[in-house]
Amino acid sequence: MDVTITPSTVSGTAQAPPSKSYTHRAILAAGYADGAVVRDPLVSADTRATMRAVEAYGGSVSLSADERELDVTGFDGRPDTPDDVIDCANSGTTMRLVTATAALQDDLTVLTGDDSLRSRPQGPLLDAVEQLDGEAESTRRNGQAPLVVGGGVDGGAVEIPGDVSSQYITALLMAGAVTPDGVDIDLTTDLKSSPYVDITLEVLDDYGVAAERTAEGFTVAGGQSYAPTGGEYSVPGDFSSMSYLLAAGALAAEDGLLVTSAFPSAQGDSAIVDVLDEMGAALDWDRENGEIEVSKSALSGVEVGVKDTPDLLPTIATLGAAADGVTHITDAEHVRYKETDRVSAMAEELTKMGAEVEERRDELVVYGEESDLTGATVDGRADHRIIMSLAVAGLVADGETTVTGAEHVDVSFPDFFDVLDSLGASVQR
Ligand SMILES: O=C(O)C1=C[C@@H](OP(=O)(O)O)[C@@H](O)[C@H](O)C1
Ligand SMILES: C=C(OP(=O)(O)O)C(=O)O
Repeated sequence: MDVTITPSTVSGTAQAPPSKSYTHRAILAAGYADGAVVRDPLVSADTRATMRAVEAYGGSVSLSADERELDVTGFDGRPDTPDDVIDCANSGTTMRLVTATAALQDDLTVLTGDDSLRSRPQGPLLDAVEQLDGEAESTRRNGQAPLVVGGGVDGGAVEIPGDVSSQYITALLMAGAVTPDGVDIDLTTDLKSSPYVDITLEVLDDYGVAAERTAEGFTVAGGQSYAPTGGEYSVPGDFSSMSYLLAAGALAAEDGLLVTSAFPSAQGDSAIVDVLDEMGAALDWDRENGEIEVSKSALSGVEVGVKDTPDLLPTIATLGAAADGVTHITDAEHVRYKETDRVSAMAEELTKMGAEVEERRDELVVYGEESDLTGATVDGRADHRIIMSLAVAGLVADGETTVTGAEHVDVSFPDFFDVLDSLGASVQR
C-alpha cells in the first residue's frame, strides 16, 4: 500500500497505542506462568508472533472481541516441543525472547522469520545458549535465522556482548528464572538499549520474579514461578509510537495536539519529550493524568545520543530536517541492526525529500537550515518506523509525499494512518 500525504495541520486528541515492548514481555511471562490476563495489549503483527510462539510451546492465547484483553494459558515454565517451525515474522523481540525459551526443552525448536529478520544478528544469543550447555545453531552458520535451538539448559554463567542487542539479556533473564540453577550474565561490552532491560526487570517484578543488576551485568535465580498479582497485567502506552504523534504535533499542530496514555514508565523512549523540549517545542507533560500537549513550534537543531533510545532515531531525523540548525544523532551504530539499517534508510530517504544529511558509522547529521523539505516518492523499506517518520516529514514537505509499503505500520501501530487522518492530516491510501 502506498500512502500519499500532503501538507496539513493536525489537531485534537490521539491516544497512544499500547507498548509493544511491554506486550511482548507480558504475553511471554504469562506463557511461563500458569496463565494470566493481559489487559490493553498491543495487538499488532509483532505481538501476534509472540502469541503464536506461546501457543507453539503449549500455551493458548485468546483475544476478546474488543481486543482489550488477552487471556493466556501458560506452559508453566515447561515448554512443549513445537509441532512446527515458529515463524517470528518481522519481530526481533519475539525471535530473541523465544529462542531462550526453546533452550529450556530437550528437543529442538526451529525459529525463522521474514527476509529482514533472517538478516539480523542472533550469534551472541546462540553462543550464550551453548555456554549454558544447550544446542543452538544457525542453519546457514552465519549467526542468522533460521535457528535450531534446544538442549534443556539448567542455567549457569554466560558472557555476552551488550552492544548488539539488549534483547539477548531480556531473553536470558526471562528463561533463566525457570531453569533449576538460574543465570548469571557477564557483559563483555557496554550495554546499549539498557532501558529495555529495565522494562524487563519491571515486568518480571510484576510477575513475582526477582532479577537484578550486578557489577558485571545481571543475575536471575532459578526455580522461580511467574504469577502476576491478581492474575492480571496492564500494558502502558508506547512512547516510541507516541514519538510520531508528538513530532506531528510539534511540526503541524497550530492549535495544539493532545496525546493521551502517556504515563511515566521504564520506557527510555519517553526521552522524546526532552528532545522536543530541547529543540524548542511548546510542550507540556501532565504525568499524573498521562497527557502530553504539544503545539507547532519553530524548532532548532539538537545534539542527541541514542545509545539508550535507538528507536527514536528516525523520528529525530525527521524533526532535524524540519528544524533550523544542525541535528547530530550520535551513538547510533546499533540502529543499523534493526528491521533495516535505519541510519542509512533515513539518510537516503530524507535526501530524496531535499534534506541535507550526512551519514557516519555511528552518527547521522541533519543540516536543517540547508534542508528544504519537498514532497517525493520515498521507500518505506518495509520498516514501520521509517514509514511513520517519513509520513510525518510529509506533513511539512512542499507538495505530495508518497510513502511506499505503508502497510508495514502493522508491526507496531496498526492504525497509525487512521489516527493521522482523524487528526486532520491529508492522507490518501
Ligand atoms: O526489548 C525490546 O522490546 C526492544 C529492544 C530494542 O532493541 P535492541 O535491544 O536490539 O536495541 C528496541 O530497538 C526494540 O524496538 C524493542
Ligand atoms: C527494532 C524493533 O523491534 P524488534 O527488534 O522487535 O524487531 C522496533 O520496533 O523498532
